[in-house]
Amino acid sequence: MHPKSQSLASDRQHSTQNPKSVVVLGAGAWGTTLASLAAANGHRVQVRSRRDGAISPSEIERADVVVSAVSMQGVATVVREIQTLPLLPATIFVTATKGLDPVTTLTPAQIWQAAFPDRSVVVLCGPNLAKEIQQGLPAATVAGSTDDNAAVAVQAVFSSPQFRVYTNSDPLGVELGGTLKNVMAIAAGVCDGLHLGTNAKAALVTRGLTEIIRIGNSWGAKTETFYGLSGLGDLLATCNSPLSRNYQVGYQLAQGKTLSAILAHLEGTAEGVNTTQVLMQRARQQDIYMPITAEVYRLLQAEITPKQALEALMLRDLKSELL
Ligand SMILES: NC(=O)c1ccc[n+]([C@@H]2O[C@H](COP(=O)([O-])OP(=O)(O)OC[C@H]3O[C@@H](n4cnc5c(N)ncnc54)[C@H](O)[C@@H]3O)[C@@H](O)[C@H]2O)c1
Ligand SMILES: O=P(O)(O)OC[C@H](O)CO
Repeated sequence: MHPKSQSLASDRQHSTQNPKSVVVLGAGAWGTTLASLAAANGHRVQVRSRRDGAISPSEIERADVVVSAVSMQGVATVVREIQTLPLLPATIFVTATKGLDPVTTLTPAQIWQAAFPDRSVVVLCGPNLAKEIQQGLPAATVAGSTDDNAAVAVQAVFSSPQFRVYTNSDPLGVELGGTLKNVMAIAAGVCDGLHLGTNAKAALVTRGLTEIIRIGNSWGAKTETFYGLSGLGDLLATCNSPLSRNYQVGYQLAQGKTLSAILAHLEGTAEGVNTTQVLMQRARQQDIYMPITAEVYRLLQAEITPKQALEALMLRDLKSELL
């Protein structure tokens, strides 16, 4: 076995004999779930909620891993707060947020890395409906980083017989897969809300993946990453489950509810609403053809009805599947 892979492999086997100090930022559905997974592996875990007020130096200065599981709206604020606090030289940042900054269009990992250029940042993304994981059902996810050792360390913190963590050296592709699928999940909810059937859903998810890869490549992500757990895997989970908040938004839009009414009663965050706006902004800037995203955008803006969105997609000029 190659010495590097041997050292990495040995890390994979000693997570529970080597308890880490883990601080989780964000006490929502996903932050509390990740905290439970790490604690079940024997790590020392602290969860910080916005309601707890400012983080004190003593709470974070000994942290081996800092996990950010706040919604996109909170990322910039949390990053600025952590920048004022003392950290161990080897502290690893994990970002589990699936969103895009509405002003800069940066991803959460890009925001964390820009704020901490000399530190390792690991993206955690995959088909991870929190409620199923909270029930103890099996799941898998991806720890993406350009720092293999950091990815393996994060893999060891969260891996268990219930939760299988893979590493990937394309963090941008891992993060974009988990983020852009939320737009397609809204469309999938519309599809089911209109009772269009399995064929239509299959076509939508397939063409949605093509759209995600098209703009993901323009961002600099690898095509093959989008066929993995954080891409196709998360797309399938989110587009086929009423547990998905983004799917629920689409489903209820198809039922004729207004977006404001849906969001007022939604449990948790549907990141796809903001992501759609930011993605359209980027697609226009880069002149990238994103037909499904464009129709979801018009639907969210209440410019068209769900039926009109469907017609717009089905009545476009005929073309090759590969374009
Ligand atoms: N719920 C899931 O199944 C799931 C799974 C994987 C990833 N995610 C992603 O994780 C992120 C969080 O999702 P969630 O389901 O936990 O949402 P949530 O709405 O349940 O929780 C969001 C949390 O972020 C916190 N927050 C927001 N702004 C903040 C700020 N400025 N400072 C501190 N905390 C702030 C909120 O207080 C809340 O605790 C999202 O990007 C989501 O896409 C969710
Ligand atoms: O509830 P959603 O739509 O944010 O999806 C939750 C997770 O991202 C699924 O992987």
